[in-house]
Amino acid sequence: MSKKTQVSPTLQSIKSMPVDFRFMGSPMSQSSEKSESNTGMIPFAIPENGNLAGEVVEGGEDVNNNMDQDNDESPYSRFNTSVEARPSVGEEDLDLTPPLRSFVPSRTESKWSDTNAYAAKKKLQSWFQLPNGNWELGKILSTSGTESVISLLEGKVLKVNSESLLAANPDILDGVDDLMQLSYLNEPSVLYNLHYRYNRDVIYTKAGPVLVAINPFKKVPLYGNNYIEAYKRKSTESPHVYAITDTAIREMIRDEVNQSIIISGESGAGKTETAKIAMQYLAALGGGSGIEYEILKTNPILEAFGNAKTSRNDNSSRFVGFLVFTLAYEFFHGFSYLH
Ligand SMILES: Nc1ncnc2c1ncn2[C@@H]1O[C@H](COP(=O)(O)OP(=O)(O)OP(=O)(O)O)[C@@H](O)[C@H]1O
Repeated sequence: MSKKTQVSPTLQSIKSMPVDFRFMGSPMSQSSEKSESNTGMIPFAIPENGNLAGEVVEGGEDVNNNMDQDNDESPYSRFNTSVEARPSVGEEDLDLTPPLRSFVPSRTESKWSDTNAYAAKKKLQSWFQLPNGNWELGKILSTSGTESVISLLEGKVLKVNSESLLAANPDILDGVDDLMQLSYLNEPSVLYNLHYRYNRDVIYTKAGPVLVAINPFKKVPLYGNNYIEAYKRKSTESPHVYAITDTAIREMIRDEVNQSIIISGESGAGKTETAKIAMQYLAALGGGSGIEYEILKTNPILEAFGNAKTSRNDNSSRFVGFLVFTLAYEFFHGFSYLH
């Protein structure tokens, strides 16, 4: 638990973000759309203040109302019960009202409940979703029947439906490179892991073959010749756009099959920047003799004519980029930019 205190264990649920959720203080703060996730690379937008959740939501006036509305759609919201601040955890102090709502688990939920029963038995840490949609880490103090008593970090003790708890991963898995390494792959665990890494300027995380990128909205020391060299020599395995690009190029050469990198995300998430980072790596792979960098330098011209300031992104691409790179064996012959 000590390690977990380095990062706030309160996480904002993606599912329960209100329709008009906005990241406070970010260039995207005027409006919002829900993130789309696809295969390939998925950039996430993060507020400048670094909050994946929690206080971001609390800043909004109608956030709680919206949360409540959205929570109705959340698969977890129906499990929530009352929250009370309690100084002691004795059984006699526990208020057993209001009654918990009954819940008939679906097939998928039954699978989770098996995990929850195990977590309860072992008194492991569990995630609990508060009525406002935030996730909080708690320790299961006792379980009887379908009810569990959990203690949250700030001393709150809650009596909740055991089915509402999602198992948390052991501290040793904090910040793993690949989300697939998590023992419990649930929404709060994924958010926690991404947040943990993001707090350390590690904005890339793998989710199996997919790379998740969190927009840092600041310079992060992850790019440049030293990094490019390290990925070329394969002396690092940290998830990175360079690694994805390197794999694409090598598999294209090995299998003689065209490769595509799909970069998906909401406006302002960092798709254009990610594409440029990939192009930078491709140019370096080509030997960096000159023409590749000349082509890269055309980007500002394209952006000058094709980009515009929007409520979500000061430099929003107003055209669809479709980059075709033509390579012959290990030599980079050039690329065309269709839009
Ligand atoms: N890897 C990064 N490092 C630092 N800043 C970044 C990074 N990625 C994105 N940003 C910041 O986020 C801003 C928005 O990114 P970008 O224009 O790439 O978003 P987008 O997803 O292409 O948006 P749109 O769909 O509106 O064109 C950039 O102008 C930059 O300030």
